Amino acid sequence: MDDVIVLDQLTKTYGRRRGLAGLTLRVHAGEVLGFLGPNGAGKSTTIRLLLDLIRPTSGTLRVLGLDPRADAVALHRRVGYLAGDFIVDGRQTVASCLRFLAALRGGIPARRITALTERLDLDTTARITGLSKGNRQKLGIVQAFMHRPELLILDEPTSGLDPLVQQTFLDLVTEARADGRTVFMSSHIMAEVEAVADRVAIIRDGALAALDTVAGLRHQAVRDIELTFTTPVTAADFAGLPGVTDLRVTATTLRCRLTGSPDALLRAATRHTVTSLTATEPALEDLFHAYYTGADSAA
Ligand SMILES: Nc1ncnc2c1ncn2[C@@H]1O[C@H](COP(=O)(O)OP(=O)(O)OP(=O)(O)O)[C@@H](O)[C@H]1O
Repeated sequence: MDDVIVLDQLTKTYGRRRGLAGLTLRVHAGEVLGFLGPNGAGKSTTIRLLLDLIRPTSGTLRVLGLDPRADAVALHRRVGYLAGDFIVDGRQTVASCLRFLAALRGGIPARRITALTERLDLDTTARITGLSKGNRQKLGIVQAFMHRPELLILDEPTSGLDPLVQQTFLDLVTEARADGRTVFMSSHIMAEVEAVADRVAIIRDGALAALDTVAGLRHQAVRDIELTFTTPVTAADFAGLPGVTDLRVTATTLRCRLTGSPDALLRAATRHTVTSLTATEPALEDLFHAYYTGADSAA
C-alpha cells in the first residue's frame, strides 16, 4: 500500500519565527510512528499542517493520498485526531459530547463508545467543565478512536494520564495497528514510544534529526563493554577496531566504548580465551538526549 503520510520539504514560518524548516518524512501504511522532539521542535506544527488547521509556507504534503488543503472534509472523516490542546464545549456531559461527535461522523454504535469509556474508566455522566486534565484527555482519546479511523494522528496523547491509563492507551494503539490502521503520535517520552512504535522520527529545530526503528536506534547507540581474559592482553591487540573508542587495558581486563556492530571487537577478543563479557545496554534516553541536543555521539 502507498505511504499514508508524505511530507516533502515542509516548511512553516510564523512571521519571523520558525515552526518547521524543510521536513521530509514518510509514514507507511499500518505502522505506528513515534514522533519525538524537544519543546518547540515543531511537532504540533507538523500535526496541524497534516489536518489543514494551518497551511505550509512552502513544501508539499499528502495524507491518505489526499491534499489536506483541497480535501479537508474527506480527510477529517478518515482520520482520528487528538489535539495537544483538546478543547470541547464544557457545559455538556461526556456522554452528550460523544453522542454529538459520533453523529458528526455519520453515527457510531453506542456499544463501541461504551467499550472505550469503560476501558479508560471515564465517567460519561460528568460535565466536561468539572473534568480533571487526565479525564479530559481520556475523552480526547475516545473521540479519536471511536470511529475506527484508518489513520490516527495524536498530539501528546498520554499527557496527564496516570500510568495505568497510559497502558490502556498503549493497548488501544497496539490493537489499532493489529487492525491494519496507521498511527502517528507525538511524544516527549521515549519509553512509551519504544513500547508501541515500529519506527521513531526525532525532530529538532524544525527538521528531521533521526529516523529509524527502535532496534536500529539502539544498534547505533554506544555501549560500555568490559571483557576479561585468562591471560594478560595489550591495547595493541585491539588497536584500530571499527567502532571502538576509549580503550583501556589493565592486565586481563579490557574496557571500551563500542558504537555499532560488536563483530570486529569479538573477533579480536577470541584470539585470546575470554572468561567474561559485559555490555551495558544503551539507555535510549541518553541516545535521545544526544539527538535532542545535537551531540556528536548520536551522529
Ligand atoms: N501560532 C504561533 N505563532 C508563533 N510561533 C509559533 C506558533 N506556533 C508555534 N510557534 C513556534 O514554532 C516552533 C515550533 O512549535 P511547536 O508547537 O510546533 O513545537 P512542539 O514540538 O509541538 O513543542 P511542544 O513539545 O512544546 O508542544 C516554536 O518555536 C514555537 O514557538
